[in-house]
Amino acid sequence: MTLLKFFSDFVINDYLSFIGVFLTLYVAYYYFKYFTRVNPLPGPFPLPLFGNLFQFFWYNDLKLFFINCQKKYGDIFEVYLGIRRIVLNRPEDIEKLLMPSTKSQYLMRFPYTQGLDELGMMGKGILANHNLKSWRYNRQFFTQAILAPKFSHEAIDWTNKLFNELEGYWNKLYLKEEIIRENKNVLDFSAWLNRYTNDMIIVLTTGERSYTMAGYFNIQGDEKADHPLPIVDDSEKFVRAFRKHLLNVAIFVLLPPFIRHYVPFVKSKANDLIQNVRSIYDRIDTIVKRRREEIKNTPLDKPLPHDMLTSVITANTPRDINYTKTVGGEALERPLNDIEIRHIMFDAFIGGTDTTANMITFITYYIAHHPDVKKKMLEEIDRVFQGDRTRPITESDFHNLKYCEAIIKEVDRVHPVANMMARYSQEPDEIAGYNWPAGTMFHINAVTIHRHKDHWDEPNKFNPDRWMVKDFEPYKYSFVMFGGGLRVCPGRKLAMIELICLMALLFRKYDIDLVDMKAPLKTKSIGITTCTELLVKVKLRN
Ligand code: HEM
Repeated sequence: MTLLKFFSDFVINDYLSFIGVFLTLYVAYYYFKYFTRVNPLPGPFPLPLFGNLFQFFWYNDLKLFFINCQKKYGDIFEVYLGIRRIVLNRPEDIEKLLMPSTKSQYLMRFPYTQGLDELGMMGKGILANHNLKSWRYNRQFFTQAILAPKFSHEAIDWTNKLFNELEGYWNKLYLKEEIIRENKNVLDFSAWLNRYTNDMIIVLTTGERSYTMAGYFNIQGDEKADHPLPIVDDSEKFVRAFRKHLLNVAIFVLLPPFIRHYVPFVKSKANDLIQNVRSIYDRIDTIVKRRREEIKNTPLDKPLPHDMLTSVITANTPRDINYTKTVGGEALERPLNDIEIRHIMFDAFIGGTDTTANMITFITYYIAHHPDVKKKMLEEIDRVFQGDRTRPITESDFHNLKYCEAIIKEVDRVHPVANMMARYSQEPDEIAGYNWPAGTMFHINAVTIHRHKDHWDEPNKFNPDRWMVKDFEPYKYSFVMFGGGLRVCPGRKLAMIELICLMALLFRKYDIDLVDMKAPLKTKSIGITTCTELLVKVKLRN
């Protein structure tokens, strides 16, 4: 009442003075906190409320922003994006963060983040889960499903089937003689491979087909794919919703809630993204329900499919052949519920699409720029397949393609797809020679770590042969393609299967040349680096 009376006597000038005093106090408080912070490190100077957002927007790319900060400020610096972030660029400094121990205090990737909660992601699934009990539980089932040998067989099987489908589209669009003669055999490799990995991860995780390659084919020319249009459109809608989520989720991590809730343009965008993610959840929920029904209607003595969804639904039920009694000493007697399953599926889609699609795109770019590497790779592929360019690839081929594996590692070393990883400390600790309180946010800058001069000979040289030297093993923390510790990527085996098999299937049969050899690789990066376009020309190999 008294407060109301106080404001009711205000005229416009009083309001302005009030706002002025409030802002001055806020700015004074902000800089008091800034100048009295623990371990002041070099880094770009932050602004109240926005932190270093303006410097970040200047580059509009996290990888470039961090590379430039490292050049300017050295191997350890700080940035303010949402919160204070300590960025580590020396392999030795990340050792404790990635130590594989259940006692590690670096099991959290993020603290509670209001933005991710608004998206319904906090405390759920695997990737962004800060609730360690629930993360362990989910991860256990995820790993069990994805590392099962039958799952790997399925992965190789589907790589072959979906590659045949991809070839069918390419044959019609780009490989006809007259098209090649007229130089029209040009395609966006990154867009096609993104659709491929998307269809792959969906069928492997849900056991249901998605038709995003068909959707892309349908918009390339007049001819339509054989699959019914409504199913294709449905897949398209789903993949577009996912893309939208991935491209914009940073708004919920890097922007302070105030900006998201009150700045008009940002607010409507944030609301739209929340609706978008809910539509994805609805879609996954429908798939989960359908599968539950199918499993219920399958007699106990009949085998079930080997996709991840079936595994996580049946885990800890009488249908589970690997019944797990404990995880970390805690009894596990209940099966996963629908929300847990939804987020496990969601994380598999997030983890398994863009990473693999971009990796194969970067590989293609690097191979095109290194004819000596291409020659050796083709020699290996031809040796393994004995010149047969059509038979399906097998698990034993996969194990014999060692030079292809070396190329993958070297491409990731010089151009990591996961350019940045995060860890949030739960206890005070010494890192990089400083004592930090609990609740410090660390970032591992894979881009600079992978080229650190103390650990790599000729770090800027693209040289897959370094991986072929007998007994070569890099210093553990100087190569973090899949991260490390207990939060290491659980999809790494699947990723290598997909990448090696795809390289073999693509390059044993096709010449894939860049349209513009002088153009740099077009990328954009936040936590992962994505290729925005890679135009290539395809034709059958001679
Ligand atoms: C080339 C392909 C891939 C790369 C480079 C990659 C890289 C990574 C990296 C660097 C991390 C963070 C690890 C850490 O913080 O220590 C990660 C986590 C994760 N990845 Fe992958 N990944 C790939 C493919 C996949 C695939 C195919 C899947 C699943 C289908 C997957 C699922 C996940 C999940 C669920 C996590 C979170 C793990 C956790 O928080 O416990 N990834 N990945």
